[in-house]
Amino acid sequence: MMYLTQLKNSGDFLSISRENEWHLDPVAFQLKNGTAVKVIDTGVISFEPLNPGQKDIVLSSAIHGNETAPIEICDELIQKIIKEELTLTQRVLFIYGNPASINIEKRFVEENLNRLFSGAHSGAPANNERIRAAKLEQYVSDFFNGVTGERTRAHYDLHTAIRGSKNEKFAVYPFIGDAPWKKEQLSFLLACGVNTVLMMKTAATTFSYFSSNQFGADAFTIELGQVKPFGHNDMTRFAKTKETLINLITKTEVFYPEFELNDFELFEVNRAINRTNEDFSFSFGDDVENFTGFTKGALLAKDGPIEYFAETEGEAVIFPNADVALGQRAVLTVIPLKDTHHLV
Ligand SMILES: O=C(O)CCC(=O)N[C@@H](CCC(=O)O)C(=O)O
Ligand SMILES: [Zn+2]
Repeated sequence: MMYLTQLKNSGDFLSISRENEWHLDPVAFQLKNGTAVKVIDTGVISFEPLNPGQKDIVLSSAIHGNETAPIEICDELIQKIIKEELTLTQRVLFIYGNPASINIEKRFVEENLNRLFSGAHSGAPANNERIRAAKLEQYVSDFFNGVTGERTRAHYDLHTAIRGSKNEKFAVYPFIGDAPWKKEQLSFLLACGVNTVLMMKTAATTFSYFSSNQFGADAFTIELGQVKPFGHNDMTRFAKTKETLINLITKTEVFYPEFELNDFELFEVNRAINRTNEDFSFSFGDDVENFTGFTKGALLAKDGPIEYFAETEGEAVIFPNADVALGQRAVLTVIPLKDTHHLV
């Protein structure tokens, strides 16, 4: 295999993936410490220690190619695992979602990968991102199904946001129906430096929803800061996240401080506003940060002839983006979580 020596010597799976944008021939080998390494495709590599603990962990980044900080974190972890500077106790699948979009320093090439899961990739003419989404679904499925017995499944899909944010780090808890939200997962997020969580109320075509819904994984989209080009991230801001992820994959068990509701800011989605017209605009500028609240009745957005006004005092905007494709979510609005009893 052409790249195998390079991978074993440098551990630099990121560069190899970037050099092979949409396909890489699979290969498997073993580290001296017994960990089995499987390159599954470009951007997709799994590690299985000799006697794995009971967690199956998926760590994904570069679902959006310009969100570099999570890519740098995963690059460091992968290099350290291959160089045996870190010894795993758990099975881990790393995914760089869209290597071609990393190379062009854009969110995506043709289509937003994070709207193509749970089957949304089929139905329209195929493009590279649709094909990739279908393959990623298969790889995650193979990973979770590749082991039997009592397992705990997790998928942390790491992103950075386009805008600044009043709450720098936050997570999206995908819709899990009537199931309770898990305090232990929120405590893990807090250990990562994430104290703000949005509870979704409907199904989605995101990667984290896919793993949550199809495999019962504890899955989150985690926003670690603001989008920056490679070399411009202040990595000290990600130290807690990195340390917590390292503990997760190298320890048999991790204990987090006891859950305290007061440590968190929990929100629920009030609504999603979709762009349905070419002529779509917000009433506010690009410098308005995520979690900015509006007074009741204030104009939020205009979608052609439709005007959207804040429905409640303090209704706050998340991910406002007037450039999304027609039919897609242009902004989410959130309000403080009303019922916090649904936590176990
Ligand atoms: O800042 C933005 O506008 C987008 C940041 C981002 O990529 N967020 C994810 C959230 C996915 C989710 O809702 O779980 C996305 O939009 O795909
Ligand atoms: Zn993203």
